[in-house]
Amino acid sequence: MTDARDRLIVALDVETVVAARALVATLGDAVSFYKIGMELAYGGGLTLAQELKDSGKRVFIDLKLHDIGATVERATRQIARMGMDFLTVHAYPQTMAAARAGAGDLKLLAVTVMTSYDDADLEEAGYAYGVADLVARRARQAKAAGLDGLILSPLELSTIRAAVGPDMLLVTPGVRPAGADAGDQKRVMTPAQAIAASANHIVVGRPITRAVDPRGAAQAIVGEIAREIAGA
Ligand SMILES: O=C(O)c1cc(=O)[nH]c(=O)n1[C@@H]1O[C@H](COP(=O)(O)O)[C@@H](O)[C@H]1O
Repeated sequence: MTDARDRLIVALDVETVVAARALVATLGDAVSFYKIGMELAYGGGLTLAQELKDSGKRVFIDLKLHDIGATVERATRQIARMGMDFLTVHAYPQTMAAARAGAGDLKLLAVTVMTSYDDADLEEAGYAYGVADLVARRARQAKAAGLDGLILSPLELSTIRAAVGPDMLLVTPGVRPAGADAGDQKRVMTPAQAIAASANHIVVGRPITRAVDPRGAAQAIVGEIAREIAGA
């Protein structure tokens, strides 16, 4: 089991590589694992991803791939060549099978249902399932497709852990320290609650990156995780 610091993944959701580098410097050894998503990737973030790896950090590439199989397989192979730790793909069976074929040792995480969605959002988007049922269905399909883990909200962790077993990585955004602004997240819990509910990693962005003291905010979350692990 990784230590408390390695359980926190900081979402580097900033516009430029310059801003991201400044944030990484501020966070220093308080953070060991970063996520580079679409905003930063489209601003040169994949170069930074390599820099972060070279400096000993772990890196999660969050591009949420979803396309025809051939394109997903080849795009996944490109990310695998970069030697990154995690990549997200949407939890559609064709997409997951194609990504698996291209991934090699790269760990693949299936995005189940966005943490900014609730049942009404799924209905509006044309789905016949509510959040709990769709996450469960996609979790089963991801496991069958040989994916390494799932992105899901903290609310589904306990049920899905029981369904998929101990080996799948459960990685959860939608995490907010007590009293923090939820923003556009609809399915949230605190860091301690998410860890108690069996998250391998929690993903936190704005509560750290937009904090007056980002390093202090990250240290407080790592401390909360450490206390939860020690008490468990
Ligand atoms: O795939 C993700 O990382 C992701 C999936 C999801 O369902 N919800 C979600 O918020 N995320 C990402 O997790 C991060 C959460 O950021 P904050 O809401 O600022 O903590 C963002 O980078 C999102 O893109």
